[in-house]
Amino acid sequence: MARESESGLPIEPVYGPEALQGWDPAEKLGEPGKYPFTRGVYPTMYTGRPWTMRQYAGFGTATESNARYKQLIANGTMGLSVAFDLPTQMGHDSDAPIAHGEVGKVGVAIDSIDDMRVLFGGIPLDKVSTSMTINAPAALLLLLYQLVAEEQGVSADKLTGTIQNDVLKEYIARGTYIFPPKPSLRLIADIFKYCKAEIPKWNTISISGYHMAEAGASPAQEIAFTLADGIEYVRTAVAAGMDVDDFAPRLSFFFVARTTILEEVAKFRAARRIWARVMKEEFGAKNPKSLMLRFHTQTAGVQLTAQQPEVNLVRVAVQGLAAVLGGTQSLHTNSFDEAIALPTDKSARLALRTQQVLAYETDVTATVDPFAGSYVIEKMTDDVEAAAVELMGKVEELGGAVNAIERGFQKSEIERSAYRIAQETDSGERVVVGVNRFQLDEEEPYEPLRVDPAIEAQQAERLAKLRAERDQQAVDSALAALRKAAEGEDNVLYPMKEALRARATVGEVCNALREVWGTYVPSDAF
Ligand SMILES: CC(C)(COP(=O)(O)OP(=O)(O)OC[C@H]1O[C@@H](n2cnc3c(N)ncnc32)[C@H](O)[C@@H]1OP(=O)(O)O)[C@@H](O)C(=O)NCCC(=O)NCCSC(=O)CCC(=O)O
Repeated sequence: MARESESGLPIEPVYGPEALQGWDPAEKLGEPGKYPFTRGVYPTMYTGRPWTMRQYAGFGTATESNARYKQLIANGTMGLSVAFDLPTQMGHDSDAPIAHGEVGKVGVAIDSIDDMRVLFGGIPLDKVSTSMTINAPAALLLLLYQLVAEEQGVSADKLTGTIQNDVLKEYIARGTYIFPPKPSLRLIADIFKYCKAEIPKWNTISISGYHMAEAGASPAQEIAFTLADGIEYVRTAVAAGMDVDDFAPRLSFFFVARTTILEEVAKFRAARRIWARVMKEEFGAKNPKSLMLRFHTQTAGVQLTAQQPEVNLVRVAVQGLAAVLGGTQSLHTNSFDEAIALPTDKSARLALRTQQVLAYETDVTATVDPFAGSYVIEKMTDDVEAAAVELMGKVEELGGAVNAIERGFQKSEIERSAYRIAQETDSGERVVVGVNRFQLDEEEPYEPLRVDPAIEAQQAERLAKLRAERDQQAVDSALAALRKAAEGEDNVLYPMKEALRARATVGEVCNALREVWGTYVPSDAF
C-alpha cells in the first residue's frame, strides 16, 4: 500500500521504469547549471565550491554577538547570519515600553549605528558575506551595514550578503510586519533599485518558505506560497519601472529541510524547475541568472524535541543531508538544544561540525545531483511540482499573493496542514522518537544558556547617551526629509541613510515611516 508523503502524495513501496514513462530527461532535467536548473544552479555544484556554511546566530548585546561570530569564524563557518531581537525586528528601540522583556532575547539588540559598529567590529566586511534576518526594517539594517563598511574603508560594491526583506511571508506566517502591504511593497522596490545602483552584489531579498513550514505548511504548500510571493515581488518591481533582468539575478530563496529526505530533495528540485519556467515564460527574463533559484536552507526547528535533546543531533544530520542532496547554496544546521533555549557555544559548534562532516567526510559532494534519474526521486519531483503548480494557480485565481493573504487563504491552508500533523502525532500514527515512542521515564537535567536580563538597562543607557551626544537638529531634519520621500515617490533609502548616519535610531526611523504609511492590521479572515 502506498504511504502518504508530507504533502499527502503517494509514495509507492517500489518504483520501476514505468514510473517515468514518457519522461524526457532533456526536458525535465537538462544539464546542471542550465535551464530548467532541476539539477542545480551551478554546472559543477559542490565539486567546484561547497555550499556556504552559514550559522544563524545573535543574542544579547552587539558585544556578545560579535564574540559569537568570531568564534564561529574560528570554527570554520563560511558566512555570517545575524539574528535580531524582536524589538529590532519590529522597528522599536530597546527603551520603548513595548520592547520591555524582549531586549536581546531571540537575537541581538541593534538601536543605532553605534551598536552596528560594535556588532561587526574586527570583522572585515569585504571578506565575509552576511545575511540579516530582518524584514519590515530591512532597509535600515542594510544601510547601517553599508555605513559601518564605509567606516572600515570598504566600498559598497564589495559587499556581499542578503537581507530577508520578505514581508509577505510575515503576514502569512511570521508576524514581524509593520506597514500595510502597499507601502511595504513600495519599500521593497526602492531597496531593489538602491541595491542595483549602489550595492550590486547584495541579495536583495530572501523569499522564505521556512517559516510557513514551521507553522505547519506541507512541502508543496511551502514552495507554492513562497514562489507565489516571489511572483508578487517581481510584478511589483516591474510595475515600478525596473527591467526584470536588472533585479531578478539578486532574488534569493529560503526553505526548510525536514527529516523526510526523499520528498525534500524532490521539493528543492521542483522549486528550481518551476521558478525557471515562470521567470522565462511569464516575465521574459533573458539573463540565465534571473532564472536560477538560489536558496538557503535551515534544518527544521519544529522537528526538534525538548525530550532527549541529543537525539536532535541525529535529526539535524539527516535534515542537513536532505538540503545538500537537494543542492542548497547555503545552510544553517540547528543546534540540538534549540528546542529548549538559545544554543550554547558547544552546541553551536557541534551544529557546524555536522555540516563539516557532510561536506568533508561523506561522498555526496563528489558528484552533482546524485539522485538524478532515480525512479522515485524523479517521480516525486514531478508530483511535488504538479501539486505546487496547482496551489499557485489557486493563489492566482484569488488575484495573486497579496489578495490571497488578505482573504486569509495561505494561512488557513497551512493551519489545516498543521492540524493534520498534530492529530497524527497525538494518535501515534506519526512517530516522534522520545516523545510518543521510546520515551525515557526521567529526562536527564540540562543547563541552558540564559540571556542576562540586565541587557535591557544597558541598551537604554546607551540610547540615553546617544541622544545626549548627537546633533539633534541634524537628526530632525534628516527624519523630515525621510518623511517627505515616503509621502512622495523618491527612493526612501537615500534620506534614510543620512538619518542613520546622523545617529537616528531604528525606532525613530521606523516611527517616521509609521507616521506616513500607517501600520498593518490583519483582516478578520485570520
Ligand atoms: C544566495 C544565497 C542563498 C547564498 O549566497 P552565498 O553567497 O552563500 O552563496 P552563492 O551565491 O551560491 O555562492 C557565493 C559565490 O560563489 C559562486 N559559486 C558558488 N558555487 C559555485 C560553483 N560551483 N561554481 C562556480 N561558482 C560558484 C557564486 O556564483 C557566488 O558568486 P557571485 O555572487 O559572484 O555569483 C544567499 O541569499 C544567502 O546566503 N542566504 C542566507 C539567508 C540566511 O542566512 N537566512 C537566515 C534566516 S534564519 C530565520 O529566518 C530563522 C528563523 C526566524 O528568525 O524566524
